[in-house]
Amino acid sequence: MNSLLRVSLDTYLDSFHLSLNFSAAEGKTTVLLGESGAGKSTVLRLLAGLQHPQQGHISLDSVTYFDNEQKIVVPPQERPFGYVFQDYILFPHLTVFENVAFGLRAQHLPSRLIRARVSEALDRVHLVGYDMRKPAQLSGGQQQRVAIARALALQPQLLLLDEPLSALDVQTRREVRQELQHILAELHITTIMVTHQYLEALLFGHSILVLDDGHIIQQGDQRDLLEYPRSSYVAELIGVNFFRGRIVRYEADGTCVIALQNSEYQPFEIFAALSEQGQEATPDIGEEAYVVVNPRSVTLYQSPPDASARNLFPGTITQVLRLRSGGVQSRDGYVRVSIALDGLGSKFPPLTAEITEVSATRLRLQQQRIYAAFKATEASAYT
Ligand SMILES: Nc1ncnc2c1ncn2[C@@H]1O[C@H](COP(=O)(O)OP(=O)(O)OP(=O)(O)O)[C@@H](O)[C@H]1O
Repeated sequence: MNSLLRVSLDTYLDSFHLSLNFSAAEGKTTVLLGESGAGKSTVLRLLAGLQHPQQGHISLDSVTYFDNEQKIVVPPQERPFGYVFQDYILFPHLTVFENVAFGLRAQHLPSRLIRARVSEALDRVHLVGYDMRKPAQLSGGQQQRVAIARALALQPQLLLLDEPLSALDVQTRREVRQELQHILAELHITTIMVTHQYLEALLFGHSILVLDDGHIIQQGDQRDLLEYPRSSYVAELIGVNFFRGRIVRYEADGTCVIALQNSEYQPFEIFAALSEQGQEATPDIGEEAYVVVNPRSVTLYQSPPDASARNLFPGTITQVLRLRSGGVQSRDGYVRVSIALDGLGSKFPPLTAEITEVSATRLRLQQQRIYAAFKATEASAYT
């Protein structure tokens, strides 16, 4: 069965322009990742049929639900899509059973069938035996699972999850994240999940679409995102330094030299090693290229070092932050230093270095002039 979701949307909401195409694989989770206002919820609303695009096409499993040229507009209640809203509000006065049965009652199904469907849905979200509880007697994670069961009871072919973890506190979020991963893995239902948390995108997304200002700026799997960010937005989420420029030459040892665009005075050149990114051929001179540098690969000096590092940039420290654990990697004992590099305009984010407390103490960091260096071999370039 070819159960591919195909989506093409082009529409204006006042001055906001949403324009994108994507397809989502059967039984997998496709994540829409983007910051607030990127257009993520709008995409879900357009898929669900709560709004219609000016132009576009939405089909699943060879059935078309929207196509402006063919004048097909299937109303929301006739789309086999389950929508779990951001705040998944449950009816507080109704039991879990009645909350899950709500959409089925609206379809006037016989009560025997309703009971069977509700039991099955509660089973799929591991909430057997909770039928008679009221939402107030459930944890945040359990309430969220009831909301998913409510969508599943309608036997959807597509599940739309809008920030499913956002209503939970940080501690609960961690536990529920795992639970939801298990549930989705067992469901094998084509799912579109919206989030602004990159960690969730990495955990849930078989495929991740990065949305910015109504457009997809990157599409790929976890590895693509982590190793080859293509926007400063993704690079910032991952916590790496990011440069975009054009290849201007290759050195005799193969080092790739990339000149940044729009720097205040040209040339601002970065020396980098071409990553192995499955490139069939060495990229041509003039091609657009991206460079990432891990903040821990950046070394700081109070005066120009004797050794001639090819990437050596003077700048001014703009921020010093002592890191604590709790992130993706252990950061205890590290200090994050932001440096505005000379010659790069204010449009460029500062270079970030992560150095040990010991080095920070030795350098007596404050708002001061500093030299930042990183090896060409620590700068990964890709096109
Ligand atoms: N009905 C509408 N009319 C006009 N503008 C709209 C409408 N709906 C959304 N927008 C605009 O579209 C843009 C995208 O909104 P959307 O809610 O889809 O973003 P989002 O990525 O889901 O953000 P969030 O994470 O904050 O929910 C915003 O600039 C918003 O103001």
